[in-house]
Amino acid sequence: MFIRKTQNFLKVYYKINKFSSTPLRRAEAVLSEQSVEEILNTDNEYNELANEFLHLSEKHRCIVIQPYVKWGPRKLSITPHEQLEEAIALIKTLPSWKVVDTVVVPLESLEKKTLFKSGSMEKLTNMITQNPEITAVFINTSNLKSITNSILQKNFRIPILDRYKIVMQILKMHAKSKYAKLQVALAELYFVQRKSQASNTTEALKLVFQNREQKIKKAILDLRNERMLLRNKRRKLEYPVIAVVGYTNAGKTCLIKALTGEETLQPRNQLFATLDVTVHLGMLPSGLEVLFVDTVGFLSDLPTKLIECFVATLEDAILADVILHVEDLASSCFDYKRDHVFKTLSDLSKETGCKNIMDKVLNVGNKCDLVQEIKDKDLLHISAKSGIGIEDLRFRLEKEILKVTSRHILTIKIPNGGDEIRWLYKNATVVSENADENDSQIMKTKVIITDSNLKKFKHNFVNSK
Ligand SMILES: Nc1nc2c(ncn2[C@@H]2O[C@H](COP(=O)(O)OP(=O)(O)OP(=O)(O)O)[C@@H](O)[C@H]2O)c(=O)[nH]1
Ligand SMILES: [Mg+2]
Repeated sequence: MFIRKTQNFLKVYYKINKFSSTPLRRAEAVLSEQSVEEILNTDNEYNELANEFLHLSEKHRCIVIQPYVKWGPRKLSITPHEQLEEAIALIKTLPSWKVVDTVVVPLESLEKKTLFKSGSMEKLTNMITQNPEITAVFINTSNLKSITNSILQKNFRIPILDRYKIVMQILKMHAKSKYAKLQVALAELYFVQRKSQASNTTEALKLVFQNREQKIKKAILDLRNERMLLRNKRRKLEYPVIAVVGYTNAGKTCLIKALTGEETLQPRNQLFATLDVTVHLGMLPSGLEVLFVDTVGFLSDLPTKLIECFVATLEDAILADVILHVEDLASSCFDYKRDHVFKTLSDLSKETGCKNIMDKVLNVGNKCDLVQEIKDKDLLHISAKSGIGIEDLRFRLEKEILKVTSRHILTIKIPNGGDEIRWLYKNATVVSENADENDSQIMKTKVIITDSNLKKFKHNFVNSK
């Protein structure tokens, strides 16, 4: 039985590789790695400007300032210290960047031109200018206004960075595929465009922006068509699909590795480690093969333009049969991250018109090896790293998949070596075959079969007799 399962697995694996390599090879013919590099790197004027606004080629020792609005609608359900923790994690994701100091500053609103009140500004200026260790200021807010940026830079006399700039750096560093590189380049272009509008863009520069946007969008569209092709082929294979989603660093990649045993997957203690949607073949307890889709992690408080670029990568998740939402039990802002993921999913649901997204979600609490108490008794606690709860999860997933894809697990009695078994191997998952105790010519065959194929089987072999 084990050998049969392995053979089956290899057969499926071969099929998937065959399907995934065909469109990719074609995509390369349409848009090679080299042409993407050309699109991204030939505009010298643009690249210089991007460097000036984003400080991309530098490495910094930062002071992290966490602005904190005490009252009013901007008040968040996450504490400023928890936000600060996330900001530090963002900086640590950049190689050779360091956090040398941190400070939480209460504000009345984020709208004030100078951001800080004069008292706070004076204290911060002293703190920063008197410490030669500090080479940049990271203000952990989504997107600073240009005027605020100039005022702060004049006071602190070193580069000012916000969440947009830092996330942009991380995305650029982690983008490996052509698709991810182009999406990141588009997000960067919108940022540079907006910043230069504030300092009066020349007509010539407007043309540079326009050309670049057109080139990138065209290339994205080409690659998107190829991905669509791949997705349709996958659907034709009728594999159930499980999309793994969650806040960045929750352990999505690690969990897929635990569920599939795929060695090439590399979980990393970094934010936005995964920037490409990748597909991995796995097997559920009864031998049912499924595809796991690894997705880009979510992060709160990002400007819409940056989010838009990555929504496209979540299309696979929306179409999946089950959405496995991985939550980090050890995170101090568990509820905040959960709310953010739910909100993003339900927004996606509205935008795409896929009404039943939330019904497909199965929540799972990861990193239970790091916590003492049970957070939510209805939540399955697992540890992708140590393997706790992984078997239970595989059973839960199988139950869900069988339900939503109208599949059945059945044991049928069929003649030994007849047309029936050949048909079943082609159209269902054969889990096991055992000779009947009373008649060695009859095989008791355990299969996983879809509703529609069961009807076809009955039509071909039962009703026709
Ligand atoms: N202690 C512990 N660490 C874990 C567990 N699961 C994942 N990790 C660690 O958490 C970090 C993030 O894991 P990933 O699998 O890369 O997380 P991700 O959700 O894919 O992250 P992004 O791709 O950045 O969105 C890695 O350092 C993992 O080793 C777990 O169950 N226990
Ligand atoms: Mg990942």
